[in-house]
Amino acid sequence: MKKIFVKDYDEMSKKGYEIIKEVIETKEQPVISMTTGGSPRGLFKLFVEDIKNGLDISQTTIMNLDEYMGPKDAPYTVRTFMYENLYKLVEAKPKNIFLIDGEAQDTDKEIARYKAILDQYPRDVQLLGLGTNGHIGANEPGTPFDSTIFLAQHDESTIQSTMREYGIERVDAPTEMITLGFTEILAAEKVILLVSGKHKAEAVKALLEGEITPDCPATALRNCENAVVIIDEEAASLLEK
Ligand SMILES: O=P(O)(O)OC[C@H]1O[C@](O)(CO)[C@@H](O)[C@@H]1O
Repeated sequence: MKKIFVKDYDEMSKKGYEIIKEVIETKEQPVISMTTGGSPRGLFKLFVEDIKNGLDISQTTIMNLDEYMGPKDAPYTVRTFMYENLYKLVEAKPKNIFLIDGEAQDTDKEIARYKAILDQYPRDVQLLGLGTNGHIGANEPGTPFDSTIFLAQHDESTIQSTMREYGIERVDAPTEMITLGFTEILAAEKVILLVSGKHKAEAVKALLEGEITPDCPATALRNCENAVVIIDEEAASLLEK
């Protein structure tokens, strides 16, 4: 895993976006799998600006890493995030948009449907954020490193993070997600992990200095040549100098 240390959130967003932009500009049929949450918001802003300024996404496939189970249009869903932070803001249309259906009644069927899409569209980039408990996607602590797309139950700390991020009550907070497993995440040609802020410092320490273990899911990336973690100063503040 390559490590890039940056000053702050803005620099992290810029560095992460540069990698995605290069892929979009150089690949004939780029496939980008996005994440949502606070970490990638700045990167999405840069992406939107560039599309408005003429970046061609007509051959790009954009898909997502995971989706909360519940009403599609709830404020916290991946679908809502993608429309609010990208699809509604630009006129240009990507070649394909793929999203997991969080309203699916038959989750096995939905998993099979999305798995077929994953098989057909190998990812050039997988973007990730880091949970305060070290999760990536909804691969929470304890998930085996050979996981494949599955219906995951959130840890309480993840539920609390979602409540804070979207200002919702416990009763309205989603508790389950369909998520890509480590297998599909690591199959991407490039895996980019964005990490910013003091609240991520413990997780960064475990990621870079702790044991490689499912107890800290992101450590699955540590021996991967295709992974890059972009860390700002606050998130790096607990690392041994
Ligand atoms: O980017 P944030 O909001 O800090 O969240 C980190 C991770 O936790 C989640 O918000 C919830 O699991 C993920 O979407 C994200 O990758």
